[in-house]
Amino acid sequence: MHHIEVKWLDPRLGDTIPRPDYATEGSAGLDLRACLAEPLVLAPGQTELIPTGMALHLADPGLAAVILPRSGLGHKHGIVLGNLVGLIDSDYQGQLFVSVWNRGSTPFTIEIGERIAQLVVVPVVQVAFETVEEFTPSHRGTGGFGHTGRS
Ligand SMILES: O=c1ccn([C@H]2C[C@H](O)[C@@H](COP(=O)(O)OP(=O)(O)OP(=O)(O)O)O2)c(=O)[nH]1
Repeated sequence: MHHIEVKWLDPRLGDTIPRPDYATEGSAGLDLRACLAEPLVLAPGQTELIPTGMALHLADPGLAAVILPRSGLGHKHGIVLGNLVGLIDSDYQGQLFVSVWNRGSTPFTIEIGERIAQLVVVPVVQVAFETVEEFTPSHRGTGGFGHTGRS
């Protein structure tokens, strides 16, 4: 288990709004909560940046976090992310925000403290480019986009 520095910027987190936590032992993501002053009605097509009330510092360049939609909200209500996926850099120390997009056809109300997205911490490998004229041959070579047959 990695230990990561976190700041609870909104005093309601841990009081009236639960702090993000893994729902089960096997959960990959922590549900992020909408730290809104009042419920927000998202019209069809509307995108809004929602504060999560928390900041974290991953610190290790071998880590990043991704913000992903919640399956149920996306599938049933059309509530997904305006940036499709949010990427949190290991040196980012500001508040986490979730860009929420109503891609559905009906208004959707985001309640105070509602779980709007999930945060997954992932390993990252940083690379150094080594310029070459020719690659070491590989089995695939330059074939892509269906090159191996219809999928
Ligand atoms: O959904 C998101 C995506 C990003 N961030 C924060 C953390 C991330 O480290 C920072 C910058 O994100 P990104 O590099 O994707 O944004 P950018 O548009 O490229 O801006 P910048 O020039 O600040 O890098 O914004 C969020 O809070 N939520």
